[in-house]
Amino acid sequence: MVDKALGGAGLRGQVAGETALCTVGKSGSGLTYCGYDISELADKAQFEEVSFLLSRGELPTESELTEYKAKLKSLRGLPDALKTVLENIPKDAHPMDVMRTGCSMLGNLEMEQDFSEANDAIDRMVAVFPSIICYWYRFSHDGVRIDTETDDDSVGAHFLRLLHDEAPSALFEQVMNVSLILYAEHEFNASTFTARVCASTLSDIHSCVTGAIGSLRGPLHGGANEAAMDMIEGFTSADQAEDALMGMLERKDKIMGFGHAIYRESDPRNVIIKKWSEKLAAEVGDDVLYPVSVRCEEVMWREKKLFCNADFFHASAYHFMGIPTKLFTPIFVMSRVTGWTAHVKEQRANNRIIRPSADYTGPEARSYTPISER
Ligand SMILES: CC(=O)SCCNC(=O)CCNC(=O)[C@H](O)C(C)(C)COP(=O)(O)OP(=O)(O)OC[C@H]1O[C@@H](n2cnc3c(N)ncnc32)[C@H](O)[C@@H]1OP(=O)(O)O
Ligand SMILES: O=C([O-])CC(=O)C(=O)O
Repeated sequence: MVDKALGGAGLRGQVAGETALCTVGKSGSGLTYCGYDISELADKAQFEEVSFLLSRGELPTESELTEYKAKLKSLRGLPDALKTVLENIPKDAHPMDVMRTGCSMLGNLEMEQDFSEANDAIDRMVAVFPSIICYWYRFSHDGVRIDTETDDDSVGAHFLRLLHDEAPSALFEQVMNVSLILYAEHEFNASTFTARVCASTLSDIHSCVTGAIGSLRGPLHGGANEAAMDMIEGFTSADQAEDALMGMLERKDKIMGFGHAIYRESDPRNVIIKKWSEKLAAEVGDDVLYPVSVRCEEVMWREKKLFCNADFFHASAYHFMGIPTKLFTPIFVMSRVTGWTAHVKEQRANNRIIRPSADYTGPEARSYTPISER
């Protein structure tokens, strides 16, 4: 029997391995990457520093960062065969499926030859994922073949320029930077665990990331930022949002962007992205979506003691930056690829194939009935 008292269902509360990369909810709400507190990273760091930290184990020096960013810039181009694949994916495809296919195709074209060179494959994915999603999006929606080899200084600016065909404002670039930092790593969440299980078979890094993208796609995980947007977009005012939410709670609907498997008091990423969402609302002159979001947060806490997770205020923040809702979760991929791949390397460094057991609940042993007698 799965022991629910021990948190057995969904493996909740069970330690499934070790990591030196991240702590989640150690004091009910905290989050650290390699020992650094998320608030400090979001306040002071560039996403590229965090990406370097996760792949190399330490923050870069100034010259290391310059070199690393130059390397990422040089890796933004798409091979022709990958462009052809992207051009053949329909406009109404789910962008997470585009990411999954794009990553998988990259693995065909640039197969990881040797585990000791994993960082080259990782840097390539960090650099090229914005190119993959934007190339497909702009080709299928606007009919243009964009040049993805831009000179932008950051991953966030690269993404926004490809999407909007112009350099982002300093504020938008800053919010993208913070967002990418917040989403980069989160211990043994479902998609990272997927990547580690795949890595434990000694599979290649593109297979690990392709599987992880599939896990992140679901609305109980990364897909919640899009689902939250769909919900708040339907509300016309804070009061109407409250009425609608009360009805949803009465019907026992799941409210996307709330709750967490590990945090019990709050998600430390929420207070950070909420602040930026508020700034963006002022910048774009919003007087509906942000107040609606705040009211949802108040109602959910008052009624259910459920708090916003990282996804909830990301929805309004991304919307204010003119990002189409269906591209929200691919941004999560552009960031989390750094965490996934750090875990792949960690798994490989101390590997045993991950293979738990199951309690059998099926029929007793019985003999085979020939098909003519069934
Ligand atoms: C970046 C991320 O991936 S963050 C997570 C993004 N996902 C979402 O926002 C989806 C909405 N949230 C959820 O579905 C859940 O809170 C999860 C999947 C994140 C965590 O699931 P669990 O660990 O099973 O949640 P937990 O054990 O805390 O649930 C306790 C109770 O609160 C309820 N609950 C939890 N979250 C919600 C919610 N968002 N809306 C309504 N009820 C909820 C559960 O149904 C459960 O009720 P029950 O005891 O009557 O069954
Ligand atoms: O940790 C989790 O279960 C989900 C989450 O917040 C994340 O992956 O960022």
